Amino acid sequence: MDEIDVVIKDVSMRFDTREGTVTAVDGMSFEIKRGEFVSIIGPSGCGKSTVFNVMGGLVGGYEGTVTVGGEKVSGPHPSIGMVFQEESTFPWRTVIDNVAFPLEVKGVGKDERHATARKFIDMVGLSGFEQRYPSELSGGMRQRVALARTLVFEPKILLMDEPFAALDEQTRVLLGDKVLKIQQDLRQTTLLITHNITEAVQLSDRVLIMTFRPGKVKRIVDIRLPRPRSSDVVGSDAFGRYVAEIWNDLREEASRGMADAEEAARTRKA
Ligand SMILES: Nc1ncnc2c1ncn2[C@@H]1O[C@H](COP(=O)(O)OP(=O)(O)OP(=O)(O)O)[C@@H](O)[C@H]1O
Repeated sequence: MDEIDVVIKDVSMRFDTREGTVTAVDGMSFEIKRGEFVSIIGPSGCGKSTVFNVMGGLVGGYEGTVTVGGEKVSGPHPSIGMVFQEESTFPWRTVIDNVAFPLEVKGVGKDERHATARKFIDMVGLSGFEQRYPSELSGGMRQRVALARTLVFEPKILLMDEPFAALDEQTRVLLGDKVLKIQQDLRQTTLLITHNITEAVQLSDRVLIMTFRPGKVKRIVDIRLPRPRSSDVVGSDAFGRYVAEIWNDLREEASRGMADAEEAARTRKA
């Protein structure tokens, strides 16, 4: 798994706002190896979603380069699948027709696309719910439908922007088991954006900690917990040590973020 799959080199992104130019991301460089699971963690507003959007080819106007399998990303890339924070299921379609949608667009016949969709529905633990509509499911189940719909494409690289942010902690940890199993079965190169240290340590091979604005790489921590992993690992001493180590770095950045927000509120009031 030492082959490099994704290279982010000197990426900077600035936005012009009424208050002036905001440097959201400043000279970020990192690499993701083939089959590796990397999480990016950082305080609110540090530029995580900006990195996600740049990598997914959803925004232009940045400096630096993003390459996937040696190819420069300059728009949505066929090797990249994305799962978003906001719910993105189609409410008028059943689970199976949500998951099969990308295959339908490709012109795959109904029997074949339903058979493939069933495989991924099973993988995310939703067998038996194929004929339900999203409104009949919990938030966590709907996010799993969105994940299955991205996986059905069989993207080589999976980008996820806080897909489980709205869920309670227990559900999130248990869903982590599904993600770990999927990662083990498909060996996709995966990047997860998250606020949550537990989630980052539970799932990742490496955790990249970002600084508060402008977003840079503060540190990358190797998570040397054995694989295959399950949520059992969350109770181990080694897990606790990683969480404490990452929190130590993150606390500094989160405090800067908080001070910045308070200062902005004061300025607005004055
Ligand atoms: N389209 C935009 N126009 C202007 N400023 C933007 C835009 N997108 C992001 N920003 C600014 O860039 C900075 C980084 O934003 P970004 O959404 O990437 O952070 P984040 O770490 O994902 O935040 P959160 O964790 O709260 O989602 C913020 O200061 C934000 O206000």
